[in-house]
Amino acid sequence: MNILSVASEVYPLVKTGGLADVVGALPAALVPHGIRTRTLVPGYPAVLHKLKKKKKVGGFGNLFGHPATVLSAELDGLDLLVLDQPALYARDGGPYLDPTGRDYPDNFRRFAALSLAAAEIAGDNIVPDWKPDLVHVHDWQTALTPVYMHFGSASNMPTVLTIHNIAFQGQFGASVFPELALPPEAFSMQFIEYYGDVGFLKGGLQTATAITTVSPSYAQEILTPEFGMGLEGLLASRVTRLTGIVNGIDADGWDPETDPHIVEHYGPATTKRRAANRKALEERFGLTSTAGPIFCVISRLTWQKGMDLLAEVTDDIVALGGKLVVLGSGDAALEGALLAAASRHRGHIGMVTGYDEPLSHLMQAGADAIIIPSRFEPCGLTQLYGLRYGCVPIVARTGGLTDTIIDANEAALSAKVATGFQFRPVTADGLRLAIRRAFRAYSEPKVWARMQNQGMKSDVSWAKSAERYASLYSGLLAKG
Ligand SMILES: Nc1ncnc2c1ncn2[C@@H]1O[C@H](COP(=O)(O)OP(=O)(O)O[C@H]2O[C@H](CO)[C@@H](O)[C@H](O)[C@H]2O)[C@@H](O)[C@H]1O
Repeated sequence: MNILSVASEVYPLVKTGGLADVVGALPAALVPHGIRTRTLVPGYPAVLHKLKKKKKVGGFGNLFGHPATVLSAELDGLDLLVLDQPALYARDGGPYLDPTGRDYPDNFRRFAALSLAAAEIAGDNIVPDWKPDLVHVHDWQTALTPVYMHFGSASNMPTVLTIHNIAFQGQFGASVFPELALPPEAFSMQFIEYYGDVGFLKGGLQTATAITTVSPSYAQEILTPEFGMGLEGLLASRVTRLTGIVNGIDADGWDPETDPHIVEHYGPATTKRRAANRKALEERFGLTSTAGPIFCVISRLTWQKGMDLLAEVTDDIVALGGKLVVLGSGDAALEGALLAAASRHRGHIGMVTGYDEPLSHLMQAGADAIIIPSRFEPCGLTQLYGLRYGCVPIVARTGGLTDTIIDANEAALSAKVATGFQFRPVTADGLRLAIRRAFRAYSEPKVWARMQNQGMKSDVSWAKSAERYASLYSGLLAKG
């Protein structure tokens, strides 16, 4: 089976968040099921720069007013197609934001072009000698693909749309519609019209053959007004098409026995060796070498991620004898609050602002626990990395965090299956209580070691979830 996967980011080429990890890791996990994936991404400068050997395989004379080339390349086992269109993607800044942190004003065009290119590749002979059996798209940036396919020549090919975060919907003013190269009837409730605006994700959810999201709990939650962000009604009408498949992780890239970014390797039977990573972490963040637990946070600094709640409990962590290391960037006010905590508690709280992949590995290997106080979390990956690295997760009970962490309640502790701490309500007090529970468990080395060990033994690989995607794909193809 051949799949065309379409996304606005893919690890290791370009990553702003968990979407890239998933798009980068799933193809390899599908290979044992006889599924070959080609992944189409935009030709941002970083992508073109990192791909040394690339071959022109096709092109468009005029895609939204500009010529575009389709390149093919391979990297770390990924079979890539790159939409090289300098007018839209050759920019300073990130995939979505200019260097000053503002959305590019033509993002609607940039991602409509990606979606239209995908639809054309699916339907026409843009890439010679290759045609997918199914198209799998991710998030709003590629959600117009099934809409273009519906009105184009690949209207019978099945499509899957995965929601990684329903908060980002790609909503634009109606004035962009004439520029989207869609027939007038597409601007209707059945397609992309959304409260008088154009909704990219909305259009995709209406037209994709199947909809997935990245955990079973989030699949339930987005059917409610609290989490559906206005799309709960539409999703309810398509509920038979909706499934939740929890993310896995790239178990080779995240393996404490081989990780090149950590100071000392270890496994479930040798967690004592984590001590060397702890020491390196203390040095890196300028922490004093005291005995209590080290908590870490690796996150976008946003309201979604509950970073304001974290800022409220920093003094408590230090008062209880713990330390905290934070890696992240995002909201300036949250960044300021956490930096202020670090300067209040020099030697006990350390913060690195920005994005640093290698440091994130060392943090998982050296800290004792990772705090994830998200208000909503479709799946979450950092708790899965935490499990694999013996960095015990303390998580809000929401979305994929609910599905992947077993709370250390009395029953789970006595059955020896606990892997972390969950809390609800998602408030500063809720988080405070969970942190106190973690301190108590940490003070009993046997209990803590068992939780670490149990986490490290959990299957967080892609194996099971890839099987679920494979059977979803097969089911769609069998239906014809
Ligand atoms: N400053 C920093 N430096 C280095 N690395 C950093 C970093 N900040 C974050 N990261 C890394 O970025 C990734 C973030 O993953 P999350 O699962 O938290 O996803 P995110 O909210 O971006 O994505 C959405 O998509 C994913 C994938 O489906 C869902 O798991 C999630 O719930 C949903 O919100 C992790 O690999 C993390 O280690």
